[in-house]
Amino acid sequence: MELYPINLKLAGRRCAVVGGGAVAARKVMLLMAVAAEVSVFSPVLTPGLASLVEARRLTWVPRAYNPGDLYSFFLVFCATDQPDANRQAAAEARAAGALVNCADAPELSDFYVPAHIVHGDLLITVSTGGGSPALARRLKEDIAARYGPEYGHYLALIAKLRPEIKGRLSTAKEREKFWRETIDHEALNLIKSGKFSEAEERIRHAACCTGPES
Ligand SMILES: C[C@@]1(CC(=O)O)C2=NC(=C\c3[nH]c(c(CCC(=O)O)c3CC(=O)O)Cc3[nH]c(c(CC(=O)O)c3CCC(=O)O)/C=C3\N/C(=C\2)[C@@H](CCC(=O)O)[C@]3(C)CC(=O)O)/[C@H]1CCC(=O)O
Ligand SMILES: NC(=O)c1ccc[n+]([C@@H]2O[C@H](COP(=O)([O-])OP(=O)(O)OC[C@H]3O[C@@H](n4cnc5c(N)ncnc54)[C@H](O)[C@@H]3O)[C@@H](O)[C@H]2O)c1
Repeated sequence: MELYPINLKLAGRRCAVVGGGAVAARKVMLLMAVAAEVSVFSPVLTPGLASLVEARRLTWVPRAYNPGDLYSFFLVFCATDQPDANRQAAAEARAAGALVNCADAPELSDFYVPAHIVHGDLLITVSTGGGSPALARRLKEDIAARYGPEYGHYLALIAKLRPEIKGRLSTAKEREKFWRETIDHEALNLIKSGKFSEAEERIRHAACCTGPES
């Protein structure tokens, strides 16, 4: 195993993307989705990136990367179509203490972006360790067909009820047993049919019937 599985909180963190093409745009969109503070260094941008700049949601440095640009970022993507520029930017960013992703050189990257499915706070990711991004995408599509948006709603409900259940069941052992038994298909089926309050009641009711003796 080479990769440590970790999900980063990047809200308000300064992140840089070097390059403004299709790959850079994919990385930028994801950074924006998690409210990172993003700067892009590139002489040219995709139309999608250009409209984000116009909407003032993105800082654009409209030129090729220059040494010295990357001294103050938490995370840096090097995603130009120029291998030498990517390498130089990756080396500088790493020396400055940033976590680095180099789009054309996995061996120069500190982390990879996994294929992912998002439903609310539910995040399902697939990594192939850089071995086959196409396989990661295919597996993601298969998983997405199995785990739809209802799981996001289900998660939101469980997360809402967790503090209440914690108050009712006093030991961690009881709570662990309760959740292992309660996360079942019946509540999920209720959610699938839009019966959110019935699903909530089902979980609350189960908590009433659980106790130290059960
Ligand atoms: C998952 C996803 C996330 C994202 O980027 O959003 C992602 N690549 C995706 C798609 C994709 N990328 C490529 C293809 C063409 C088919 C193929 O090559 O397989 C397809 C498939 C497609 O587009 O259909 C080409 C490619 N990718 C990399 C290189 C450089 C190299 O390998 O040297 C080359 C050029 C290779 C060449 O020159 O031929 C490198 C990386 N790509 C990664 C992530 C990281 C490893 C993740 C992992 O495997 O764990 C890593 C290491 C770095 C990184 O970018 O973080 C996203 C899924 C989108 C989705 O889910 O819909
Ligand atoms: N990691 C991945 O998921 C993945 C997927 C496909 C391709 N790739 C690799 O990613 C790289 C970029 O692919 P793309 O399709 O986005 O390319 P692209 O040609 O669409 O975009 C390249 C961008 O880099 C900018 N650029 C060029 N030189 C620059 C410099 N010195 N400083 C700053 N910006 C500069 C250009 O203006 C352009 O905006 C390629 O090397 C490709 O092999 C990676």
